[in-house]
Amino acid sequence: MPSGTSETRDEHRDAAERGRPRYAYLGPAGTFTEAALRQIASPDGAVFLPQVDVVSAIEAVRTGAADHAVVAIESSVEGSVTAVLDTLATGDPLVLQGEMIVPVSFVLAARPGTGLSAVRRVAAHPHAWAQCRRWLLQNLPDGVHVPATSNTAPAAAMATGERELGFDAALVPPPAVEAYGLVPLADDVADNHHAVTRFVLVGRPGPVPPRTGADKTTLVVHLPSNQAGALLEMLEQFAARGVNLSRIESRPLGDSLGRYSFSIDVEGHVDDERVAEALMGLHRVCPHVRFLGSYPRVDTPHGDVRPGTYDADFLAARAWVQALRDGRAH
Ligand SMILES: O=C(O)C(=O)C[C@]1(C(=O)O)C=C[C@@H](O)C=C1
Repeated sequence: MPSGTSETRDEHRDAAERGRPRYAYLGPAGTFTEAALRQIASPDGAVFLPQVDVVSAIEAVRTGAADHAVVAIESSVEGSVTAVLDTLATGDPLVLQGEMIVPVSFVLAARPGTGLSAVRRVAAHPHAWAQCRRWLLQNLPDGVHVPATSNTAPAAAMATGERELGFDAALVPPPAVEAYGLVPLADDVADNHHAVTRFVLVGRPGPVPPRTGADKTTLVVHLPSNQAGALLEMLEQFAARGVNLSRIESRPLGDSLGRYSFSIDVEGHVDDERVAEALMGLHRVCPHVRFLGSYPRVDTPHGDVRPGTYDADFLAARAWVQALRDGRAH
């Protein structure tokens, strides 16, 4: 086959990509998600696969179209990305393999020739809009939100020659202004200037990476229905073993009112005895526990390990019970 045909180019591309990890993420190029991805991979050594939404990014790992996904899971202003929590909680099992934090502030940008006074319709990802609500009220009181699928989708649309976009300006990540040939109308747009978004690296289940000493474990837990004290009993599994929770939130199960799934981050690794013991407790008292992985955390742990809950304490206690069983201790 003559070189230069699209089929040959595809073969070359496949060959070049073979062996390089493939990452699905929310695109197009220049999103905060891509900034998170660039903390762990570079386009020189990996294949970046931009997706239209976070669910498609996660599903690409399930179908095998990607090896990993990077998705936003939690904003310091807007809270959790519920589509991500729900997609991870059900369907074929996946695990979290890492986390990244990205500072988030926006530029209000438009096509060259647009002035701030001409702006009424502002395209923005719903999380971006929520993160800039006060700024918009003060600076564009008549502004109307045009929802966007990501923070760079409107920038990419403005970069095309399309005449009628359906919006006048967009909230975009700072690097997207130049990358998409836009002009800034207002810089550093944010209600909270310390806002950050936390992203997670998602992959298919495999051996859990060794503990680093500063790890996090993510779980999905269901409670027995209509049982007084079920929530307390679930929480006691952690408290009794000195396991600190860094996040807990409930998500409706969807099939009827009053049924919830709990999404939980705990400090520690499944190789830590106290975390393993808490997991065993959950397995005994909860009808459903999904392990979403143990992985290095990016911030420092909040809680100190409580005396009596170190690995050595659990191992000594277990050895003592064994000795009782063997008749070697009383
Ligand atoms: O559109 C992007 O740039 C994203 O990475 C998505 C996302 C999110 O889903 O929360 C990430 C960071 C900001 O908080 C706003 C939007």
